[in-house]
Amino acid sequence: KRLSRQEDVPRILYYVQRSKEHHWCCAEVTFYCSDQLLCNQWVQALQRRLDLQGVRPKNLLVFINPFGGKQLGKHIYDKKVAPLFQLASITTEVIVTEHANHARDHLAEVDLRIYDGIVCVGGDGMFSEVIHGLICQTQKIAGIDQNDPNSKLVACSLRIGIIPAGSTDCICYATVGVNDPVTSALHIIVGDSQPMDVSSVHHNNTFLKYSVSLLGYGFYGDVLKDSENNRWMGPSRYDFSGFKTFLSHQCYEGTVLYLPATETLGNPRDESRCTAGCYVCQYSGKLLDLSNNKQELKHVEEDWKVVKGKFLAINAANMSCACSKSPMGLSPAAHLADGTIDLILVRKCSRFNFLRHLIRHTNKDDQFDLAFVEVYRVKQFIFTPKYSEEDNIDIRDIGKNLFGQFCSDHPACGCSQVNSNWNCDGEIIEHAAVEVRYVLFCCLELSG
Ligand SMILES: Nc1ncnc2c1ncn2[C@@H]1O[C@H](COP(=O)(O)OP(=O)(O)OP(=O)(O)O)[C@@H](O)[C@H]1O
Ligand SMILES: CCCCCCCCCCCCC/C=C/[C@@H](O)[C@H](CO)NC(=O)CCCCC
Ligand SMILES: [Ca+2]
Repeated sequence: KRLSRQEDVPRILYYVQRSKEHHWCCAEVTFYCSDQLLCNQWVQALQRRLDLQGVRPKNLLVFINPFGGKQLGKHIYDKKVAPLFQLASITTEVIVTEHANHARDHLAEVDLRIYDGIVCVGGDGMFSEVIHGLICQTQKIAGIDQNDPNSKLVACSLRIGIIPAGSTDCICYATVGVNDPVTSALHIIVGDSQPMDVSSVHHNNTFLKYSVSLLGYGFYGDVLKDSENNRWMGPSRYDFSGFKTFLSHQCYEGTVLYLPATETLGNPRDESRCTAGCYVCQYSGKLLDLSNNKQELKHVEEDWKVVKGKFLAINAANMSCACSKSPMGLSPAAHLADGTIDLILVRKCSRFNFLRHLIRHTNKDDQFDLAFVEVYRVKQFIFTPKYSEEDNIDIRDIGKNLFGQFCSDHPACGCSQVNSNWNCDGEIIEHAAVEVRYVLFCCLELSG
């Protein structure tokens, strides 16, 4: 770099610069050179070096949810992301979604071979749509029956990037460390990647959904159900419904069967955290490859553990589920790609104790260090509600029929179901009885 002279041609080199706490920004340096030939040689040499890297995407399919979060998805993409993609010579096909499941249905059918990756501008629900479209198309082509819980799924070859524009953005937060659109766009441009665990959810041998972040029954299921009626509030719908659900203090009875993850490294109570190049994930990845190539490990009945009771919440975290409300997440030591799920059981307790548990998500105190909370690292679990789904009738009838009085677990609060529903990455699953298992590492994420 030298000082400009009138006749020198300026050339700007853009580069990624780390700024505060996981944030990345785009910085630039201007070069001046009076020798045109030399200048072009430099530009071509740099271009060749970039092309050699191979991991940088050249053509992306972008979905924008204009209604996610604060409804700023389109604005965020146009103002902050598209100019960066243009600078990086990335071509894009942009689809602004017109209805829910638009992205999922498009991805399930479209020829994906021309793209180097998919980008979704939105929240966890949009990411969920994209993985469903990709995984479903991949299994269809491979002739895999997704309804069979024992099917070995085929991994998708395309990577997915998230530009955060949702309400929770926990997948972005847990992978990148922050929900900043510019940081995510830069991770996508340089071709960063991060594998992620995906779990499948079945009900009576019928496939329901895949989950990447949280599967929550009870508290998080009820918060989501209530919040769907208040979408117009934007992200604050979760605060409003969270408060209402906390006051209702409903607990739900049932049986959890789980298969502990004994072969993998790590424990949900570990002090260490999953970060880039995580040793636990690498070790577990190799182990899973081995068990896939060899004969499937057969689990005998004694391997399964049983927990029965009344629960305020049953949470299955594939990853930490860190977000702005809970910077460490629901399960701070969970791993992004270790093939396991952290199963958190919050038993019936007083409102005060449940509040203590919730508040610990927001600070550094241990939310598992409470007598009514249990946490297990599992490969698979099955939840069976006490009352079958056909019986999911008004609690007042059960109260009258079974006990001749109202059930003490369900105070007259207007919310009268004996069963909750599952919150699957922010989407509602109406069934209470589910069978959940780790199924595959998701298509590498661009913004890892
Ligand atoms: N054009 C659209 N109109 C209505 N709904 C849409 C549209 N496009 C996508 N959706 C749906 O909107 C839902 C929510 O989207 P998204 O996840 O982007 O935002 P959010 O729910 O506010 O954020 P988060 O999931 O992080 O809490 C998703 O279930 C998605 O299927
Ligand atoms: C007195 C203070 C108590 C504060 C308690 C805060 C506890 C926050 C834990 C947050 C855990 C988020 C888990 C992520 C779930 C996402 O897959 C899902 C889709 O985006 N979001 C929600 O369901 C939204 C869930 C929102 C819950 C409030
Ligand atoms: Ca995991």
